[in-house]
Amino acid sequence: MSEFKNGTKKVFVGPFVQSKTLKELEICKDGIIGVDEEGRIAFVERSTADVEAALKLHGWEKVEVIRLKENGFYFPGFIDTHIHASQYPNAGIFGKSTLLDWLNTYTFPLEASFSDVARARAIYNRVVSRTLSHGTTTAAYYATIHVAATNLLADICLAHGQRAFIGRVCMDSAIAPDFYKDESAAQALAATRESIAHIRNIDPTHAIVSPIITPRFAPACSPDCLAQLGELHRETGYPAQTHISENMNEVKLVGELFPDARSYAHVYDDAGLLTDKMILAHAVHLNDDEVALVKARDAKISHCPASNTALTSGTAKVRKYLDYGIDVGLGTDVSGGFSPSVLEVVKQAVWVSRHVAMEAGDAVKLSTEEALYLATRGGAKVVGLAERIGGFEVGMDWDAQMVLLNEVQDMEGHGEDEGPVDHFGWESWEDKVAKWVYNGDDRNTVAVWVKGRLVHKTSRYQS
Ligand SMILES: Nc1nc2[nH]cnc2c(=O)[nH]1
Ligand SMILES: [Zn+2]
Repeated sequence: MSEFKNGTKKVFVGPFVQSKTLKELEICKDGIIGVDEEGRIAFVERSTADVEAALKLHGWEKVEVIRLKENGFYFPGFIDTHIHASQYPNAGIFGKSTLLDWLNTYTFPLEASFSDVARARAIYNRVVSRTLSHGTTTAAYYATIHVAATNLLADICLAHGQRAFIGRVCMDSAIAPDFYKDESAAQALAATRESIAHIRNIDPTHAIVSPIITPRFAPACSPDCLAQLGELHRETGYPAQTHISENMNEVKLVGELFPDARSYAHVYDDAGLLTDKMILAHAVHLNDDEVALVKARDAKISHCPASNTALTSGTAKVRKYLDYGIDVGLGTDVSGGFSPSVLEVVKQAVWVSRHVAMEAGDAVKLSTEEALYLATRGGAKVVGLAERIGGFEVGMDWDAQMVLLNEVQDMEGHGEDEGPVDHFGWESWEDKVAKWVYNGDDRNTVAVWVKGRLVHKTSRYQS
């Protein structure tokens, strides 16, 4: 199976909402969006509910028409720029740990168990269907060190139709536990190349799944391993992902392990890994010198507020990064983060920014609009797909979710099949979106498409 074909043209009729800029949402009450056989947006009409007229205008016949019949809107699919698929069974399990003991207590033992491919299959099937149900149309996944299980994750994403970056995790240093580590830098490289070859084989154009080079983080990798992965990054042009400056003990450890490096960010730069195709997760404790370097290299940041709070890592200075012009997206960081939902992370990003604002002043607060931008257009920049996903523009792929709110008709009670957002009918469109963000969940995401293919639906979806 390689290039993914959709068959028929589709027309999506109804309101849509998307980010126009960091600060501004577009709310279109009468939308008609035409999606071609390849799953690409062919036209966007903003001021007519007349489907026949729109079809005629574009010379389209024999199309599938999908209408939003209830109260709701289409929204771009979410982009999770940092998630550990292998850690999903631990979502919500973190106790009072902080990063380094959390890794040893909860994370490495779970990841080590992915030598069992049957277990990996069950978990990966579940995490992909679960994230799709929350509207995640693109995910940058960390798998484990196991090539067979990593390749299986790629197969599963392709089969479910979730756009994904698949990272075989590299960790060969002395701090990696004996029961879960690469034998050497050479072995980490060979295993990474094996996964790349598999993903190239199942999806040669990377229409849906792509490899991503994944040194776990500097302390888990030898300098040789980092340098060789940097060379592979240069040679193949494939993106890379890692963690940076999440926790103060980790930063201290990096200073001890890499005494010649000017900073944590310089460790990656020295290895040729700090490029415009590198996704840096967390970036909580970067100093000014490092922020300037990240900007100079145009490296990307995945902001993971739920995880940063759960593991008491700190509060990332997102406003500063945005003011610097650094591209920022959101990451669930399951299972440092407890939820596989990017909508939850949108809320968490707003919440954490308010805690930062209590010290630093109102200017650092993120608005709802800004957090939704980070979840879509910002994420698209972070994964290098800004031209393809994150919004509803002609030429982009139709990666979208249908969001429904409940129309309250009977004040006495509520139906079992309804989602958690009650819409009374007098709310403005801005209020509707805010109610979805702060009260909504996966029950409101009734259908999800990737590249025009319907990849998830609930019983409330009727086209
Ligand atoms: N949050 C988080 N940080 C890390 N740093 C190195 N590995 C990990 C991981 O699995 N999760
Ligand atoms: Zn992580």
